[in-house]
Amino acid sequence: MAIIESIQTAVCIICGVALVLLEVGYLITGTEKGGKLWDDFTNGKYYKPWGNTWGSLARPVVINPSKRAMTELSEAKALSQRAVYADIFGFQHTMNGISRTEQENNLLRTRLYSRLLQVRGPANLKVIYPALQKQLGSVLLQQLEKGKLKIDGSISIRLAPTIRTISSRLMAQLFFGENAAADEAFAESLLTYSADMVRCMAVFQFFPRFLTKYVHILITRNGRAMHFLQSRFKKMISDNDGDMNNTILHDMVQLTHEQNSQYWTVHVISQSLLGIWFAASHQPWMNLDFVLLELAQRPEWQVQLREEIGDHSRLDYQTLDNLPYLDSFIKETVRMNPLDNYAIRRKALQTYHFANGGWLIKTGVVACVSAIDILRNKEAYPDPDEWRGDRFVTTPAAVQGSKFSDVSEYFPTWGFGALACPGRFHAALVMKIILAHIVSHYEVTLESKGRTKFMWESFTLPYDSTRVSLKKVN
Ligand code: HEM
Repeated sequence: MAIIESIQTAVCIICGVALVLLEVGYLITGTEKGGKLWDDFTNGKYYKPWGNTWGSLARPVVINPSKRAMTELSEAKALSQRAVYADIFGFQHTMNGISRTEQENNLLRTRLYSRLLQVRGPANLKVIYPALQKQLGSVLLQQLEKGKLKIDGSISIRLAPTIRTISSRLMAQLFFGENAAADEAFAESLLTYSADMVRCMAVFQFFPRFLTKYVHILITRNGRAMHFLQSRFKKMISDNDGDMNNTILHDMVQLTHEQNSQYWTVHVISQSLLGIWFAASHQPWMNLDFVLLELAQRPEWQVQLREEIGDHSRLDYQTLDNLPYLDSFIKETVRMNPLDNYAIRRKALQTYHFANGGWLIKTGVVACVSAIDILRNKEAYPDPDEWRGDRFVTTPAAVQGSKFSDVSEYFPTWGFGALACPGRFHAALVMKIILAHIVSHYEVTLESKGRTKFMWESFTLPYDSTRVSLKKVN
């Protein structure tokens, strides 16, 4: 035992020193000049010495994805969704002291999130849409100014950072309103906070729990972005002025007042906002990155989508949301490129036996379904390994006519049952509005040769260094 502890301590010290060196390397070289190790670090690819059997991400139990089992997996009280994410992201550090007792209030939160995002969301999206279009035009131009102008007049950009920034700005507008989203320091902290969370997720895995507090301090510069955001959120919650009408923050304040529960203090509201912000900020841009990569390699689809969109200046919210080929293109790309090989991850808070003598999930073990198996199911998806952009419009199968934002047993991207992602309408809008704008105004070409994404754990993530060029459509 003592030997194992000494080895772990030694490895921790080595990793700690490595992190410090990497941090120094960052300051000296900047992100683009470092060596291979540095490239992997900045692209989010980390060494994971303890494999799948050590730490919080122990190998999960994969259950058979019938509709009934998926509902049970999603909703059984003994199986916790938040415990999974608390482990992966180290919530007690990254959510500024969120505690175990928070779990008792899960139902309160889930109900509120559902009303906030699924019930009120779509109506707000319709109202904010014109301002979002305007903001998108100017943020995209700002980003293109940072690209490299080429001889043929096209502009070369690094896809992931560009899409991450644009998507974050639009999402910030939906959350906090136009003025806040345009505030550089605030916008930068929103980006940094999400990046910090992802780094912590990766690095926490090769440190024992008692050291994660210090690792968090090191990686996040003592939670600088998190603390900055929380104090801004608190001020915005108290001010809650007219500029924020129809935003998530505005509705959150209103709904928590209506619930009239002692639970919703300003601190808890701001902490919840951090959580929703993180949920909202990383997946849309990563999925959109894959969609644009697919688009960049399919000029014929660029023409088809441009034709479907028609006059972009007249594109309203309703029309955008109901373009069948654009929706199908996104959904098919997400089907073929799931960010996570697993879905509906739940951690057993106590030993749980599925109904009808099904799986036994011991306390502390994670159960889930295989997203890959579901998304490549031959019945729902004939020729499942083939990418077909029009699959959801034309292929006769159970999924024909289904939309990207639909929750279904054939599409676990949003989860399933009562806990399925309540923010999917916001995600779909942000992805569609950016895709429609880019394809209407630019021809997109993939410049980088070789890998554009990498696997880490069960996750597939985009490389930061992949470049595409955008050339104005005649
Ligand atoms: C493509 C983008 C997105 C994907 C793929 C996605 C997917 C998911 C998934 C799989 C879950 C967990 C479901 C479960 O475990 O059963 C989830 C939860 C959640 N998502 Fe999303 N999400 C996306 C974007 C968003 C956005 C934009 C928002 C907010 C505007 C959001 C808000 C949330 C919240 C609040 C939860 C937790 C719900 C709860 O705790 O009850 N998500 N999302």
